[in-house]
Amino acid sequence: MSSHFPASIMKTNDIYDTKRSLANFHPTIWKEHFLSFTFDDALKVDGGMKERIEKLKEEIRMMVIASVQNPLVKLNLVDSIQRLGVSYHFEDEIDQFLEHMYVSYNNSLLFSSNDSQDDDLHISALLFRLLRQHGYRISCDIFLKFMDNNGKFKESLVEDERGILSLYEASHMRGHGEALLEEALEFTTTHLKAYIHLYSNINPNFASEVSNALKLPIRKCVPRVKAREYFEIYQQQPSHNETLLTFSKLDFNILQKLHQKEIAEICRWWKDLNVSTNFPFARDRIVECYFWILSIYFEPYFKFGRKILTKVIAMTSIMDDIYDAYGTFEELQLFTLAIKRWDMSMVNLLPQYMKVHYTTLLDLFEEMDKGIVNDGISYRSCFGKEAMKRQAESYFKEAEWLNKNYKPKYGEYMEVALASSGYELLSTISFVCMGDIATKEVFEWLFDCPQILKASTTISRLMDDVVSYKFEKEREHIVSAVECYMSNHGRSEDETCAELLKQVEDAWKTINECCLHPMNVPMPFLICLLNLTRVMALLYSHEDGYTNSKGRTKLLIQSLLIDPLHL
Ligand SMILES: CC(C)=CCC/C(C)=C/CC/C(C)=C/COP(=O)(O)OP(=O)(O)O
Repeated sequence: MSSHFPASIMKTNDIYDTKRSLANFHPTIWKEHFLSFTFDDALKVDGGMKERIEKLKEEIRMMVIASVQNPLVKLNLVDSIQRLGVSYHFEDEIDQFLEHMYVSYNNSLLFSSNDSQDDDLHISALLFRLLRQHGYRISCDIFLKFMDNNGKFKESLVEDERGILSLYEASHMRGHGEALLEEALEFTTTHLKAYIHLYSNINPNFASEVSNALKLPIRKCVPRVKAREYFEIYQQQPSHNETLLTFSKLDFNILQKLHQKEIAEICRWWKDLNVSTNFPFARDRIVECYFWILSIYFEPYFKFGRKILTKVIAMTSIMDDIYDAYGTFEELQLFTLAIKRWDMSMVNLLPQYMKVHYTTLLDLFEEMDKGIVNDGISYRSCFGKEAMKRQAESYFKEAEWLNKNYKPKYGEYMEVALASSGYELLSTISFVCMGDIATKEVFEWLFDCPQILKASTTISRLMDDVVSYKFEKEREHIVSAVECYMSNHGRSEDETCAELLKQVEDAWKTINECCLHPMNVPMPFLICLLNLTRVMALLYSHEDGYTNSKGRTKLLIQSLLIDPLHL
């Protein structure tokens, strides 16, 4: 848990003559960029363009459903479709194909002993990864044929660079206790690092593919970001499919325009909120918030969800800055009470800056209710509000600790810090906006804190605390997982960070296991939780890329929301 306030925090007197902390967060880097976005007419989707896209799409669909003598060859096509970010157009076709592959594999119909593909590490690893990604419980014993009698991968595999890379990606699908996949991860990581040096001159395209994979494997990376990265790689591959490449580029650019329009609308709302005047102490990060939410769902049909969720995360970000530093303890008591009551008349109890926040928050939930009311389902809205109340309560608990100068034990800290991570709230609101597949049972399941949610919140909290601690240990800040763990277990900072990051790795295994059949809720909800986790892995791997968004985060945003792909 971090407040990003330096030791030299400025103390200021406001109208209540109260000492408050003001942060030195950098201002927004986007200013009015998205407000004044001019849409490039050259990218306009006219009737002719629509027809062309439909034709390309149909061609790809036919490729996916065409019967071929050896279905294993189709795996590469399906993988590319997914990695280029267009699989949402062919979901049924891909599902059917993979189900067929799973049944055939289990009936030993895919690999025969005299078939050269039996020894093809790339094909085996790809089959394994694609099936697990779709929830099939394919055993990791598929890789036994590539191991020697000592349980090690055969050294001769090192010559098969593509196979090694595929095995590396497959190993990230591992669950608890899958020693073979742990071994695969170690073996492939070592060799991939060596390939980067080996190939940087003779095959720079492959070297950069490897380097991207080592930074973030497919399983842990936000699909949209991976897609943007993969375009560069895929188009350089001599074997690439031109129809698929063109279709995917057009689709990317069309979605980018849609996203630009959405963000322009959200930025107008943010501008009206007048953050720099009403909340000068808070992070001004609306574009980063949209990027966060775009990573959860990017498809056109989640437009409403993106709008609401972006506003929710932005309001929560201001709330975090109020609870972490700016609000006095007495104000926080009132604010928490007001949120728990959820009643506009409570606004009179609050100081001016909280009044603005509170009314905007209640208005926002009304906007959400209006958007879902057509579905005639009110329970979703109740779960949404309940999640926001819990968020405020957990923030308040932390403020209480700070107020009493109380240092919780690691377990006690984590119980509250998992809730304050905001991921229970974000997952609830994202489900609220997913339409009527979000039944009451789905929310009951979510509110029962299922394993996958616990794993996702653990990853968020620990990644946040580990990176924030490294950068802020010299500064005044409230208690964090790192401090609690160090003092409870008598460990050094390095040992603690290593232990906490091991807990992060274990949580990923839990997520992988929870995404296998039989599932407690339909796959789209699990994907949503998976994507929420992926944003953390992306933004918080080396620093807090949300708060300090001038570096890599800016480039990521630019690549998804500003630069179109060249056709
Ligand atoms: C990183 C995280 C837990 C995100 C959850 C999603 C969420 C609600 C994001 C809004 C912005 C926010 C509070 C970021 C964390 O800041 P911080 O590092 O100051 O949060 P803290 O005070 O809870 O540690």
